[in-house]
Amino acid sequence: MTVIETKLEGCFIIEPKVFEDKRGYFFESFNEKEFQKLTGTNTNFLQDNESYSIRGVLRGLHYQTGIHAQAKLVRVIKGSVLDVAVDIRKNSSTFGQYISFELTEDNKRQLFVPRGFAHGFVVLSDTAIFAYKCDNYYNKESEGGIIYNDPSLNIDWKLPEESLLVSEKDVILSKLENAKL
Ligand SMILES: Cc1cn([C@H]2C[C@H](O)[C@@H](COP(=O)(O)OP(=O)(O)O[C@H]3O[C@@H](C)C(=O)[C@@H](O)[C@H]3O)O2)c(=O)[nH]c1=O
Repeated sequence: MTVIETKLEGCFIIEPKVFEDKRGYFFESFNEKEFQKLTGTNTNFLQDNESYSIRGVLRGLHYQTGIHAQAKLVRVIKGSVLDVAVDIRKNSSTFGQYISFELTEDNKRQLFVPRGFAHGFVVLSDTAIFAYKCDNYYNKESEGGIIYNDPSLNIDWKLPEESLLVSEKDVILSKLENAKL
């Protein structure tokens, strides 16, 4: 596996080593020892999640607060998404900046999003299966979020606004300036 640093400290792109042969392919989607050695993190993943969405579905931008904060290791099993992480660490020199990467079933790239970030994605393919590991359990009471079209973030979601499908919960999220970790 290869680890590529991003412009936001603590966020990494991970490229697994894929073995292809006439049967198909094989890759290690997670190897704790390698992951910890190459990223220099001590992340202990506790929960795995999977979601299925159709084109234009935008989930995010989400985080959990306080002791329930989560780091996530995200990837796409089927289809393609634009994945976004926003630095909401108040003491960070890159506070309010975001990164976005296309994660697809073909490139098999993963994004590691540390605690202190809001995370979201939009589906670019007809359908997508999205999978991720979290280092803390889901806690409904600690859910926080930032509205996907916050003008101060000005995220380019790559799809026309009118084609986006956003949940009732996400469409009423507030702005970055109200984010509380
Ligand atoms: C995230 C989550 C949701 N749920 C439940 C709550 C709800 O009834 C249903 C759907 O939840 P949501 O609408 O919040 O699902 P979704 O919008 O897919 O939420 C996810 O979005 C992406 C961008 C993330 O970064 C994730 O951490 C998570 O927040 O699933 C769990 O039981 N466990 C979980 O870990």
